[in-house]
Amino acid sequence: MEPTEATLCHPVVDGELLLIRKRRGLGAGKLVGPGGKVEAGETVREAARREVREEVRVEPVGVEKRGEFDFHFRDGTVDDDSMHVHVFAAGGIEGEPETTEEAVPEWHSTDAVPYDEMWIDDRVWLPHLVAGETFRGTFVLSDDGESLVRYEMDIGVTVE
Ligand SMILES: COc1nc(N)nc2c1ncn2[C@H]1C[C@H](O)[C@@H](COP(=O)(O)OP(=O)(O)OP(=O)(O)O)O1
Repeated sequence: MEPTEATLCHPVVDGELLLIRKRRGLGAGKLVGPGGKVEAGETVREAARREVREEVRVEPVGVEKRGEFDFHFRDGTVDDDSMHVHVFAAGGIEGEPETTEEAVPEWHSTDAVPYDEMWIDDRVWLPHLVAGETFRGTFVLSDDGESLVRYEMDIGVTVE
């Protein structure tokens, strides 16, 4: 089965990272980057921008693709829960983030990112996004998503 195509789009503005407290769906309760599944007929870049608009009602600007990840649960084989995630950074936003039924926006300093409230893989790769780097990799998490079973990641790759 093909993995689900999804996006993450992290606005980083003046040393502050715009995160969301997810209120529903995969990762509900966690602090995550805005993002979600790619819909039929849209590009991954369109999907990334749409998800930011839908989740916190702002328009991301200066959107740059930074990489791609495969996220797997269980044993690392492609399964129903696998996602292929296209990761973007945004250098700014237009508008003021608002709470929606999907998410509550939170700004956090890039020097004090609360990784213990996030997906366990974020502490591995998000520092590279903040540093302006590109990456590609695979993360395998335990069934409950709380432990990192293994990962591989290349930094400084060419992204489309
Ligand atoms: C397992 O590791 C993960 N780590 C990180 N950092 N992010 C992840 C991981 N697994 C999934 N994600 C992200 C990728 C997407 O941004 C979302 C998918 O969330 P969801 O399934 O809720 O997507 P939506 O399109 O918003 O869902 P609905 O509109 O159907 O509610 O999670």
